[in-house]
Amino acid sequence: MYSTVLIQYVDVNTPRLPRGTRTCLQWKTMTPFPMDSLSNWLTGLMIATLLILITIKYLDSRRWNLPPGPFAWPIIGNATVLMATPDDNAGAKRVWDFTKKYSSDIVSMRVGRRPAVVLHKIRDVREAYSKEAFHYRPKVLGISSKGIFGNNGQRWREQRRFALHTLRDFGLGKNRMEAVIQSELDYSINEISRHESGPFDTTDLVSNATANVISYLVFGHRFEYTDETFLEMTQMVSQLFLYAREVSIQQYIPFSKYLPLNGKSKLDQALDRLFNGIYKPEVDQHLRDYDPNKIEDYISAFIKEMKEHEGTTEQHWFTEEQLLYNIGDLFQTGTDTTAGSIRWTLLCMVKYPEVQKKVRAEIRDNIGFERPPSMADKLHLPYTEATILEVQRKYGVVAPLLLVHQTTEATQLKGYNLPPDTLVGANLYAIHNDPEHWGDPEVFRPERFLGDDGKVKRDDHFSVFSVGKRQCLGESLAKMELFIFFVGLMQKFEVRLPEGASEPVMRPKLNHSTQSPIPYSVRFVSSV
Ligand code: HEM
Repeated sequence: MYSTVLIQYVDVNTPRLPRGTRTCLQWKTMTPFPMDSLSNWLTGLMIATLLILITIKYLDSRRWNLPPGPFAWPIIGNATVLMATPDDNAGAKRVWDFTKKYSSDIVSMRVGRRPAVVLHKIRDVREAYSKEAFHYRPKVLGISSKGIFGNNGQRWREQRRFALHTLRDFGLGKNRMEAVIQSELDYSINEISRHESGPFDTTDLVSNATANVISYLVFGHRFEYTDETFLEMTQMVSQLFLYAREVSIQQYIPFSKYLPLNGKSKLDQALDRLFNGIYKPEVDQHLRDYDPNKIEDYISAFIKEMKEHEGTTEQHWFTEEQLLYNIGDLFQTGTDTTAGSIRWTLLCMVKYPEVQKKVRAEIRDNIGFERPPSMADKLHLPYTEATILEVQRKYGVVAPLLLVHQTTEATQLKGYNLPPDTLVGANLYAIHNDPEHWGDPEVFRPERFLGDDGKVKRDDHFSVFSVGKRQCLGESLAKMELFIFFVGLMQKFEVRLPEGASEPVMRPKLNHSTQSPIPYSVRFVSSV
């Protein structure tokens, strides 16, 4: 039927075409050359475009004088390397390899079309992160730009300063947080005792303990580990980074928004539940109970600032919205990071029993097994502290490539000219495993942090909390948690492999938000 109509159409219409007009058929059969010329023309256009792009890229790279680096694919750049699942530091190791290939400590890459440089020497990181132009935090990991972590400029400075003061006021100098951590340690010891001698996976227990330390700091109270709101909150906080990774990919890689990724909607749902369902009711309760003479947690300290700034003309961000975002950031940055490090200390004691023996002997001889540990004991436990440092060096880099900064303007580093908006990352994995500095980085050896006098020796390459103005805001709190938990658990238990279990796997895995040990079970054997 169709062919008949077509034939009729041709039959009927062809003769009516104006004289000199050629049908498509005629074009094809009579003049093959113009089609070839079209394809020649297109080929030429493509070659010319390619040459123009190469020239622009060449001139651009000449203008900016970027460090050497691997070929970057159109559209995605080197995103597959930089955003590789950081299990076992895979991305960080691959980027580190480029420093050998290109004989340069600074490697240039691209995330989508954005230039990125990765630094591998602590001296370069210190130099860069001390400069104002490198303080900016790009939109990474879908983290909100309204809290502390993702914030910038005057607003970030104000909020960071306030958070640091509040942390200091609530006990980093006054034993208050110490008491909170000791009581969380007690809860954990009781829980572990219930599973004593049997295999026990501490993943959830330690996460709950660290989340409760932040709860106490922020809300002024702890939760029972079985509390449903608490369990929902800790689970959602952990999941945020996973959803946010997808959002990040969509942010940097053109067209990826058409991929079937649903991180954005999951992220929005989780944030909505956390902010409106959990954080806001806490803030509302604090507003109702507010007493300027009873400032006992982060929220009440913040409300005090809000009240003091009410009606002032000076620019400030002490608002309820800002408070909610800050609460979100404190939970997100302060829970899984510390929990992962505490779990590494336990796993290392199973893997290196001779170190555990020395640690427990030092604790027994200097502070005993009866009273809870305090920060003042640090002075008397140098080997124990050196062990914690070695655990952090070898295993405690929480996100080796992803905690990036961004240049705000054209700037220079080590003779290179970097364009504005360059992503800048410190390869903390490489810095903590550099044989040039550590000699035998693959060996677990706490003694590397001890001086000839037997005291703890500071090492300026140790930088798991990063350096400069963006350095971890919770460093002192995290160190306190790590020390009190490690010493407290070593006092009460010897940690062993469960009967018949194979050697522990010491490979880090992206577990929720940060790299931490693969969930494992150990045996806690009571020593008192
Ligand atoms: C062992 C535990 C922890 C490790 C290894 C760690 C590591 C880090 C690192 C590497 C950064 C990025 C710094 C940079 O961009 O240069 C960071 C930032 C941050 N950390 Fe931690 N952290 C830990 C625990 C904590 C705790 C307990 C808190 C909360 C009290 C916290 C709050 C923050 C905040 C708010 C930032 C953003 C700082 C800013 O951008 O101004 N961290 N942390």
